Amino acid sequence: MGKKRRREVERPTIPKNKYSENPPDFALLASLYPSFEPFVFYSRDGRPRIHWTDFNATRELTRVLLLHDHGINWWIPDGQLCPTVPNRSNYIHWIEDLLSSDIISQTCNNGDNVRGFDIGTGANCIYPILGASLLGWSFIGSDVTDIALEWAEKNVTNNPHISELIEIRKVESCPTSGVESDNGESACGESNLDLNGVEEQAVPSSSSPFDLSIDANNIYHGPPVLHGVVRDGEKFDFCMCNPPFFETMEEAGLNPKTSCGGTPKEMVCPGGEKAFISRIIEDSVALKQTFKYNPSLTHLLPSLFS
Ligand SMILES: C[S@@+](CC[C@H](N)C(=O)[O-])C[C@H]1O[C@@H](n2cnc3c(N)ncnc32)[C@H](O)[C@@H]1O
Repeated sequence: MGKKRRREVERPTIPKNKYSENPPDFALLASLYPSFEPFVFYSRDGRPRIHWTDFNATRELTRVLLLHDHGINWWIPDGQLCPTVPNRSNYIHWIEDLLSSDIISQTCNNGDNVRGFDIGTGANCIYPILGASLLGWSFIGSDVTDIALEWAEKNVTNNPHISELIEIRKVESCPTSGVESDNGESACGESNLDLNGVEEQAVPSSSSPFDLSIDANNIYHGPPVLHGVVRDGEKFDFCMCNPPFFETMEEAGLNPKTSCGGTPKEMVCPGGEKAFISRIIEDSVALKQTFKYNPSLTHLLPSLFS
């Protein structure tokens, strides 16, 4: 598959997404934003392009797109995971469609204000920013790393027009008020992961209530995900997640065709996304009425239920 074809495949598919029919116009953005201009070059067919392997180029594209299309002031430090705005917008519109469909029962009524929980919001805080900016949704964005929490907070406070809608919440490795799950485990009791993705001492956990086929190596042993992070009585229309995908950084193999950053702390958890999403499912069952809907990004949906 050639380069041109690959980028076409990546084009967002949800019609509400403004980029589905009108992908970002690099020439226009370069003419309007001098900081973006040096990253744009013209291929033989005369099309404006950027080098997707240049982190500075992809970060600057995200910065100017958020500014141009959303009036958002945004930045992330070198190497942090850099989101593509068109694709991340797709996820938000997909949830919008699901919430307004018959698939979701209208049981959790927060009035007009849709409230979401973004697990692992990252330094980029992209989903709360897009959800608040595009649709006026309010969000809790959680994360575990200091750098993510610091920059997510900056990306919120630098945008007073949406800052009231977004709260950034630190996930404590072991909250002092750890609640017990239905199976009697502390919400953090089994956590033995140092945040470099190194499992210090694997302690087998009990199996999932869904009887997911997860062997001992695929059980999530990290910090709390929902249970122990969501507070008593809180209600959300949905929770969402772009999980740490990979079991190791080698597996991540960072696509040589793009450079969107991503540190081990952002990308890796023992058991990979299967283990992480399984924990989200377990926590959601334990928290019962807290969430109306729990969509998560995954490319492993069949294996989750195999
Ligand atoms: C793949 S990144 C996603 C970042 C951002 N949401 C995005 O889509 O670009 C995964 C994030 O999950 C965070 N994370 C890992 N374990 C977590 C946990 N138990 N609770 C909350 N966040 C966690 C990581 O620090 C990282 O920022």
